Amino acid sequence: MSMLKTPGDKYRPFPPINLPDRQWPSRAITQAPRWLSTDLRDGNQALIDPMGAEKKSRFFDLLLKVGVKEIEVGFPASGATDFDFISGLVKDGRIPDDVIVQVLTQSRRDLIETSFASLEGAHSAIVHLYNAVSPVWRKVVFGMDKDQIKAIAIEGAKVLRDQAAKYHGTDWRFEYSPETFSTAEVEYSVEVCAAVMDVLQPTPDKPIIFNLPATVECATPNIYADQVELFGRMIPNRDSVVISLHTHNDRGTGIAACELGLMAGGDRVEGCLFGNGERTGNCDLVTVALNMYTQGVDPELDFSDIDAIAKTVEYCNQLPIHPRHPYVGELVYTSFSGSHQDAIKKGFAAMEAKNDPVWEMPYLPIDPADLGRSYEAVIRVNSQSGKGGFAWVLEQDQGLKLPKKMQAHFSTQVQALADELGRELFAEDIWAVFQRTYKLNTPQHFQLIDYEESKAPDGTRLFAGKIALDGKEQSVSGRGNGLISSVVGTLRDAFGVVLEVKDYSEHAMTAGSDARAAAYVECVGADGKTIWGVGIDEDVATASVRAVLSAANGVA
Ligand SMILES: CC(=O)SCCNC(=O)CCNC(=O)[C@H](O)C(C)(C)COP(=O)(O)OP(=O)(O)OC[C@H]1O[C@@H](n2cnc3c(N)ncnc32)[C@H](O)[C@@H]1OP(=O)(O)O
Ligand SMILES: CC(C)C(=O)C(=O)O
Ligand SMILES: [Mg+2]
Repeated sequence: MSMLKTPGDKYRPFPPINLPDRQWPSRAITQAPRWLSTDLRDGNQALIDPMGAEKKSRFFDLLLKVGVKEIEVGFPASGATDFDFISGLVKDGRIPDDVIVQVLTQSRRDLIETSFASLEGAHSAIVHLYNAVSPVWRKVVFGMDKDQIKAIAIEGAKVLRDQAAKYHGTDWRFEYSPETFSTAEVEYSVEVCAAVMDVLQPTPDKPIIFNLPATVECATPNIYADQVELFGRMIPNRDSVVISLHTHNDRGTGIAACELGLMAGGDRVEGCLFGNGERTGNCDLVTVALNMYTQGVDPELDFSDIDAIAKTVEYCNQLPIHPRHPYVGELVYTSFSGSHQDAIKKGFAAMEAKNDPVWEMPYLPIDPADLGRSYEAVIRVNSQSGKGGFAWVLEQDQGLKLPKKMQAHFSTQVQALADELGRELFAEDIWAVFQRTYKLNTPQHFQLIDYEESKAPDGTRLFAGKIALDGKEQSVSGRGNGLISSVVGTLRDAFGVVLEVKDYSEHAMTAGSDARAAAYVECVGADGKTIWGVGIDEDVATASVRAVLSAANGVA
């Protein structure tokens, strides 16, 4: 079967929510929510090979390091792997005092009892109960009406209450998810949650968590926000309720839905690092947190070594992270295209020049350094690149800051090589073509061996030195108004090379006592053509002599 010409015959649009006085569109996210990682449960249940104890353990330690304070550690009734891992965390005292673990269970007595047993001895824990409430699940999965579905939730809540009384040494907290909330009638979800609340009797000091899952994302994110705002308005005893958001990404808008849900009154966010999870994944906690960070809001999670975090997550999940994944992908701080490179290079120069830390950087919404990424990969060069690209690479790699006009000259060489090779040009490719273009490789046609500069009584400069011509050393000298013109005079008088210097610049390449300098000369030869020369030396005057010889080598 192929795509239908009339998809409306098969698929129905999700109806809008009637909430004309919705408030969320005018709100902003101004503080971090409570974060719950469900990597070890919702993420884990979606893996090809679920994590064993070693991987779960590594992931748990990673989450502690990131600063996650609520961690869903598994589904104890799923089997021994989860049960033993969870009870091991408790028995081995691995749960810090400021961290609370959570477990998930269906609303079935035996599964709930197993869940409590796994947590025996914990100082505190959240037991998370769920059952699906939406029309399709009621009809297709359970074959039950609304009252029967509500009864499943009530029965489960009663078992939670009784088990909590049995294991009285633990500070038990409860979470209830009307699973498939986003495709259910909000009024009905509220009715079921209110019935659960009647059993569990939450208080403002000991609130219940109502987690509102977009189990399968079926609508635009504004609809989820409407549903969350409506739920928050209708649920009784709002001050005894924590509204938790749990979005999936079937339409690719799981993060957007979560963010709009926060604006609509969500207090807490459930998700996975880098968005692992069923089908297209859970809400990506890293992206939501860093989106906040780029708005100046402290997310209270630490992603300062994001590559190390990604490495552990990839190892545990045995799934790669896409190179264009927000904030973490290998390529997300890299620009290949000329106009982006130009803007970024100017952006970095402007940041260096100004006296405040406010990030004003074209094309980079976040400073990669904040996440432990280097600036090295910010600009990479291929056939789509421009002057800013190779100039950046030469500056980062060799410490050379080419004058603008020289960049234009060198650009044709780089472009030709990129077109010829049909691949990215690495720093060593660019350096090799630079050395070749400006005759920096030895042996050179004209090669400086040694020189001395002195001042004549009439104020002119005298250059006296040894220059090898194709390997044969010659003593030469010449006069001029300055060192450069005396070298130009020497070349003319000794070798018949005619050069007129149009422009000159120099800069220090590295700081410190072993600093080197680079000098650039723009010359015109006897035929009227422009020739550029480059000199690099520990001594800036010698660098300028080398630059003139480099131009002469370009003529020869
Ligand atoms: C949206 C989510 O992510 S929900 C979480 C999903 N995660 C998992 O399922 C991972 C762990 N699960 C498991 O290991 C297994 O499913 C177990 C061990 C929990 C249960 O396994 P089984 O007893 O073999 O049954 P299974 O999961 O297929 O359950 C199906 C039965 O439970 C019922 N059921 C499903 N969900 C629930 C629920 N939340 N509450 C009560 N009953 C439920 C179904 O209607 C079905 O009943 P039926 O047999 O009368 O038709
Ligand atoms: C169990 C619930 C919270 C869930 O994972 C979902 O509905 O996506
Ligand atoms: Mg889920």
